Amino acid sequence: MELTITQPDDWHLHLRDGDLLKAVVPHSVSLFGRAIVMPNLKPPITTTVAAMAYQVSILKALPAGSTFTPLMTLYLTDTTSPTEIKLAKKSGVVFGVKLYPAGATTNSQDGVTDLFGKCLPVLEEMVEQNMPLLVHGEVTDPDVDIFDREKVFIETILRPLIERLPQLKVVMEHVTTLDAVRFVESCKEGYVAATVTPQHLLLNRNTIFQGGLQPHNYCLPILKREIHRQAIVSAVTSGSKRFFLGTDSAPHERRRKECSCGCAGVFNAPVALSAYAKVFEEAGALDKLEAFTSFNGPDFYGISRNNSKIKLRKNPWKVPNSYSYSFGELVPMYAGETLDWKPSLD
Ligand SMILES: NC(=O)N[C@@H](CC(=O)O)C(=O)O
Ligand SMILES: [Zn+2]
Ligand SMILES: [Zn+2]
Repeated sequence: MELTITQPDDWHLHLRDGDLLKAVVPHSVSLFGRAIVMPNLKPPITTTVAAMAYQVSILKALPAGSTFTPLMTLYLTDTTSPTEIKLAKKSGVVFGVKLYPAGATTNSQDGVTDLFGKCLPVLEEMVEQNMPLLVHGEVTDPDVDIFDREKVFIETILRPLIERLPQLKVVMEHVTTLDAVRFVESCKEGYVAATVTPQHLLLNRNTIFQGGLQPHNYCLPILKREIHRQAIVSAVTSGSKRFFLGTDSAPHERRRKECSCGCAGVFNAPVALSAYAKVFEEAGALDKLEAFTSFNGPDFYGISRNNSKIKLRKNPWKVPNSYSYSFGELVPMYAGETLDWKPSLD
């Protein structure tokens, strides 16, 4: 069996920097046309100038002949200014501003401590400039159970934010719950949308503990119960325009995952398209795959869809156990397992 689809984009990607950037870039740029590149480096990308420099380093790391376009983002802090948003828009390089509640996830220490108290003027300028807010939607209160942090974020932050600024474009990144699906579906189409990762579509929280602790299945937001996984599968395979592909591929060197205080993040770039095809096939919805991978994202961001095509063939392939690079190894999602769908450019 063979499918031809418009070239997809990845609307949530961690490319890192330095040697790790060089190691991971080929896995995304071989098949995706563009990607929204997350700004949670050390130090974070908080200015347009830094975003432009980061874009140059990504472009330098591309394989010869690659036409991949990195779409850059700014990391919102308590002190981001409205002027910075104007600069970001004018640059033509920055496509979103990322909200990390301080302490919510990897490299979020410099994130926002009080969105309504500190960031309203910036958010108002984002409405003015038609600049989307990309949200890691979890509260950080240690008293809130880790499995409830997305749901509580929706009720305490996101719903009030959208009531206050209904013209703000918001992408709820990496949604994981039935609550998030319902919330996104209840909002005005074209203003609130969501990205969905392969791991949240294919794995539930049992897989973090199956046969012993599985650090490579640890990501944030944490995997949820099966009912939540089923809800997001239904949402993406329904054909709704509000959901689109965002892998959240988040590489960490093997020793940083397999240790006593391991990092959160799943490195899924090498398997992402195979994994999404599996989801849609299992739901009997392969006819809806292309809109999710290639139409809904650019339509929401207001940029043109890609012109070229890629192919997905039923051609089982074995995922490598790991990928080596200068500083160590990266263990991909589905390491050592066989996937049915193999994507290629022709
Ligand atoms: N998803 C993750 O578990 N980790 C991401 C950060 C993020 O997207 O929250 C990372 O940068 O490692
Ligand atoms: Zn996140
Ligand atoms: Zn992420």
